[in-house]
Amino acid sequence: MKLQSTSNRQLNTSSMSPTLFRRMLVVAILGFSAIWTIDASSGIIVSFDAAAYPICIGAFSLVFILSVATKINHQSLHFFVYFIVAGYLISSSIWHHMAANGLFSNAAQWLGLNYVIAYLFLEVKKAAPTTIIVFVVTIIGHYIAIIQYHTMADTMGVVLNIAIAHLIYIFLLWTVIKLRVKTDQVIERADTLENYAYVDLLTRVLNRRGIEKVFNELNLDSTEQKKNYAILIIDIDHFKQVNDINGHLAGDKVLSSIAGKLSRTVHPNDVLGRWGGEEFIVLTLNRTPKQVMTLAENLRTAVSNLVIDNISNITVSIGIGYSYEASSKEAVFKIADSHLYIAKQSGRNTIRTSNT
Ligand SMILES: Nc1nc2c(ncn2[C@@H]2O[C@H](COP(=O)(O)OP(=O)(O)OP(=O)(O)O)[C@@H](O)[C@H]2O)c(=O)[nH]1
Repeated sequence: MKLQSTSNRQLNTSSMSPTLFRRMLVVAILGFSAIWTIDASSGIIVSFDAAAYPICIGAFSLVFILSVATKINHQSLHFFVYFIVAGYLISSSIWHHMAANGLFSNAAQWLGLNYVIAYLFLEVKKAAPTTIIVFVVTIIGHYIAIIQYHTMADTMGVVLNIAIAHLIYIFLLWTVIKLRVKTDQVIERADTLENYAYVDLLTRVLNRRGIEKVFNELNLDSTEQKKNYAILIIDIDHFKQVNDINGHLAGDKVLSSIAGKLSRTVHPNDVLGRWGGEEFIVLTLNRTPKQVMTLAENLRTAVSNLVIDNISNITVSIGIGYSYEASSKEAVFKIADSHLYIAKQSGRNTIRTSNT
């Protein structure tokens, strides 16, 4: 089990979850349907929108179904939706700027959405070049549409107005995204440093603080929902001798090798940590006493088979406490500790519980 961490927070990617993406699709479908209904019922709908609205609604619905029913990559779906929205907004604005369809319409005011949606739906790395392409297409498209029926001065007036507004949009959004990426990096670094504080540097398993943190997070003493767990205290036998005979550095190597062996033997959901010195802890959840004994036996055997730089006969003693034996994790821990003491007294390289 790992400490809760945000280190897998992805930088430079759109952070939109599939659920949020689908919600936004529903908003888009409802929004387009509402505008379509209003335009159609009030009789102001133009031929362009009469064709475009159902196409967009159909495309959003298709993406929604694909998002729910298939394992298709969401980034591709984001791109597709963006293509629909940007394509609609640009072509609608260009169409409205053609002389026959009414000059200087308000369709251009929606074009800013193209940049906002790009940064919302796409990875930052893809959003930046996409907004540049969209900007160029917007400017050239409007220029070509307007220059056909109007003077160069009029055309430039409209086109430059759009260009300046859009450049401001792009600049502001880019600044916001840069700040967000910077904040993500700072949080990521803080997470990494915090996790270091919970990991034992020699053995790479949780240290005492880490074990306590995970124990607290698991809320083992919850009265609402009684937890079923066992605590195993694992203590290396005669470790002082290992140090005395082979040196402290060899002792360190034995410690880290044992930790490696233990972590490969426990279940991924078990909590393993170094309580201190030559003592390790395993917390295992939702196992029967028989399964706990099997785990303890596997741990004991795995260590006894280790040979580290010609050092053999490495053994551990294990004491076990069960959650059903006491009402708090501290009391369960004490029971495990007393069983460890008995295991040591019984000659070491053995396991003790209330039943053994
Ligand atoms: N190399 C090394 N030794 C350590 C470390 N932490 C604790 N020790 C040693 O672990 C040894 C523990 O010795 P004791 O508490 O007497 O226990 P033991 O010799 O294992 O004997 P039993 O537990 O009774 O079987 C001491 O010699 C400590 O110096 C460490 O990080 N590295």
